[in-house]
Order: sequence, then structure tokens, then C-alpha cells
Amino acid sequence: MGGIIGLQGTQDAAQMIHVGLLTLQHRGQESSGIAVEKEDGDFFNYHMSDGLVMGKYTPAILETLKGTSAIGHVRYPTTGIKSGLTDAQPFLFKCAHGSIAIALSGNIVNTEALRAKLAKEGSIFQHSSETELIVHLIAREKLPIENALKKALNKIEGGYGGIMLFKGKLIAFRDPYGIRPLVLGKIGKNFMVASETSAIEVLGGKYIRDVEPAEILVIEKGKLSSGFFTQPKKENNCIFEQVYFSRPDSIVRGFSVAEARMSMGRKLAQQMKDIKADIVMPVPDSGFFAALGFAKESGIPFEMGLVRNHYMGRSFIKSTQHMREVVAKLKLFPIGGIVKGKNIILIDDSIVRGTTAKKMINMLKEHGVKNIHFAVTSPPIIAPCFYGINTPSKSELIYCNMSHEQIVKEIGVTSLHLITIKNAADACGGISGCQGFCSACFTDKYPTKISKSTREAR
Ligand SMILES: O=P(O)(O)OC[C@H]1O[C@H](OP(=O)(O)OP(=O)(O)O)[C@H](O)[C@@H]1O
Ligand SMILES: NC(=O)CC[C@H](N)C(=O)O
Ligand code: SF4
Ligand SMILES: [Mg+2]
Repeated sequence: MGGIIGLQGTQDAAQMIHVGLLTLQHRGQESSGIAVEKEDGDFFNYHMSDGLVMGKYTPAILETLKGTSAIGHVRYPTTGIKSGLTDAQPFLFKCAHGSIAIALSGNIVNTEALRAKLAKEGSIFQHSSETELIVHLIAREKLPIENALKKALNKIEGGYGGIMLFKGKLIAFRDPYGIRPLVLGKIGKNFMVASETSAIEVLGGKYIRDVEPAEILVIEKGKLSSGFFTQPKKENNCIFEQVYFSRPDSIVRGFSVAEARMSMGRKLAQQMKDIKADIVMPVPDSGFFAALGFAKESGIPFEMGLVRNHYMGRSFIKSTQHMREVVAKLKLFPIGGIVKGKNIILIDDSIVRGTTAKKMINMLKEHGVKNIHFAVTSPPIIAPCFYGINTPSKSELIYCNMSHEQIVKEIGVTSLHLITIKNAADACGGISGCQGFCSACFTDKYPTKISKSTREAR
């Protein structure tokens, strides 16, 4: 998954990308990078850093990132080496076309086959993440860059949004199914692209529209041109963007994420009419708006009985189970005075491995909660994601290894309720049922081909 942002036409491009990356931090915490095209277009000024963005791009560093065309990336490792700077993006290359900087959010699913073929033909790989493949494929084509990119993108399959800098051009592209998000905006007279609208708005810019599935945008000297590298496929936007990943103040496929989450909460309340409770409580952060919607619909008072430590970052997107456990233990803490002796409806967006639920419910009990009815705004997650979110192999997914009743016991709640796929999709602006959305992690039905080796790699 991860987050990307690119803009052109302003002297403080790197400073703006830096602010954009801080805004996209929730999409990737493992490393970040900014690349700015040098004035002669010959290469890039750049800086990569591990961990969080905050504090890593000092004024002195930003001063070295001179240029008016820039891209940035925050990484959530879903392929390749999971930590360190080896796979920190943007990746920078020199090839027969010239200098290219590229950053990708998402995953390419036919990586193994392509990599093996290219390696056999003599390619040397510097990185272990798939983003590099695109440049290898471009470098082999003796065509103008846009056409070379078109050819390259026709050879890859997956869910991705991508950005490139090349000789005065900022180029953006999105997978044919629109699985991963990418939006176009404008700041003054300058165009920009980003994974989420919030990164445009924080800079004082205006969201214009989504980059279309299969679209390639070229921005050069303030002018925008658009083309398609293939026929767009039936849209399969990742429903997890609304459920968990995106910031609540972002607009995803025309819908406010906060409102979609509130509506999911309302629908859960309708599903749970018979459950009586004293208070409704969110699991912060991403359960917040759903709990608000639930409380409004049910009339049960809304309370904040859990405090979120924001310095811990998100637990789910940590790279190792050890770190997920550490963060899950420290990220939430109950407020005894609010929860003691209460029957509560507790709302979270998802149960993936069950790491958060187990720890948090234990703590709530230690603080004297009477009964917990746990309500979740995603259906059971029963299949891995191959498009850039680490919903892990079936062996790690709690709903693949236990029955609903066993999970109720394992996490220690009085009852457990999950939103239906139809209700989740309706709340997120689905046309009818789940049309327009990818929901493969709930259904095990993927929009693209997933090869045996890709499946087995999980
Ligand atoms: O069942 P699990 O494997 O624990 O994964 C699911 C949990 O992880 C996420 O929270 P996270 O801390 O990543 O982010 P948030 O603060 O935005 O909710 C998500 O919101 C769930 O709470
Ligand atoms: N954009 C991202 O953070 C993910 C890109 C790529 N799949 C990686 O793991 O590096
Ligand atoms: S499989 Fe799930 S997480 Fe992955 S793109 Fe589809 S809906 Fe999103
Ligand atoms: Mg959470």
C-alpha cells in the first residue's frame, strides 16, 4: 500500500512534499523518501529515511532538495525486504531514456515471473521490491517515455498507483481495476497527485478528480495530458480504504471516508437492535466514526473509554508480529472511571489476526467492564490481499483458523457482531451489493489472476 505524492511548478516543492508525507504517514511507517529533479534534468536531489517522517527532514536537509518537480513516498512493506532503506522509495535510475525517479503504492502480482525472465535476460536488480520492474521494462523500449511506460504497464498485473519524474515531466498512473487510489489536485495553477485527497487539502490545494483506472497523466510546464495504457476494467476499488486505511477527512471515490464509516456504524446498529448496553465506545483511531454513527442510530450514549497513544503509530501495518504485539499492548489504555461496571458496545473496524482485540479486551476487563459486545465494520477476513495490504496468509487470519464461537471465547467477549458485505458496500457508496469494490479478502475472489507461485508465497 503505502502513500505517494507528487507535484510540479513550485520553488518549495520538497517542503510541500514533506508536509504531504506527514499527512500520508498513516499509510506507511517503515521508511520514506523525497526525490526532486535537478534543474538540468540530469538526476535528482534526494533523501531517504527509515521510520516515521517527523523529524527526519530537517530544514538543512530540505535546503539540499532544490528543484520544482518532486515526488515522495511513505512505505508500508508488503513485498521485498521489510525494513531498512534498501527498498525505501522513490527509486532512482539512469537508463538509455535518461534519469527516472519512481514511487509506487500497492503490489504487482506477477512479480516473480517477470523478475525471473528479466534476470535470465541479464537484468541486475538493486532492490527487492517490485517497483524496480517497471523501470527495467521501460529501459528496454526504444520509444518515447509515455509509450515505453504504456508497454511496461501492459506487462504487469496488480493493484497500484504510481508516480514518476522524467525530464521535466511528472507522470502518474493507476492500475486498470482502480484497486489502489490515486487523486489529482491543483494548488494555485500547479497540478499535483497523491494517494489521498487529505494530502492535497492540507497544502491548501483542491481535489479535482480521481486518476482513472488504466490512466496515465503527464504533467509538464503546468499542462496536463491524459491517455490510457489499456481498456479500463470493471472497477474494483479496495473497500479497505474506507474501512481502515484512508484518513477520515479524505474523499474516496467521491465519498467522505468519515461519513462512510459513520454509515457503517449506523448499519451495524440496525443489525444489532436487540443488544442492550449502557455506552457505545470506539476503538480509536479507526473505530471512531463508526461508533459515532452507531450511537446516533441506536440512541445509546457515546463515550471515549479508551485512550490512544498516538506516538505508537498503527499496529496492523508493523512488519513483524513481535512489533504488532508491542504496539497493540501500548497503543490503547482504558479509562477506569468510564468503563467500570458498564455494559459496553465496543466498535472497531476490523479483526485481522486478533492481536488488538485480545489485548484490549483483557485490559478493559481488568478495569472492571461488565459485558462487552464487540461490533466490527468489516466482514470476516478469510483471504489474503495481494494488492498491497498485509492481510496475511490464511494461517495467520483468525477467521480462517477458528469458528465465530471460538473467536468469541478466544477474545473473551459476551457477543461478537460483524457487518455484512452488503451493508459495508452500501455504506461506502456501492452501486448495488459490492459492485465497484474489490472485496477479495472477504470472498477469496480476486479481480486479477493470482498465480500459484504468488499464492504459495503466502
Ligand atoms: O486484528 P488485528 O490484527 O489486531 O488488526 C486489526 C486492528 O489493527 C488496526 O488498528 P491500528 O492500530 O493499525 O490503527 P488505528 O489506530 O488507525 O485504528 C485496526 O483498526 C484494528 O484495530
Ligand atoms: N508503497 C508501499 O509502501 C508498498 C510498495 C511495495 N509493495 C513495497 O513493499 O515496498
Ligand atoms: S483484497 Fe481486500 S484489502 Fe486487498 S485490495 Fe481487495 S478489498 Fe482491499
Ligand atoms: Mg485500530
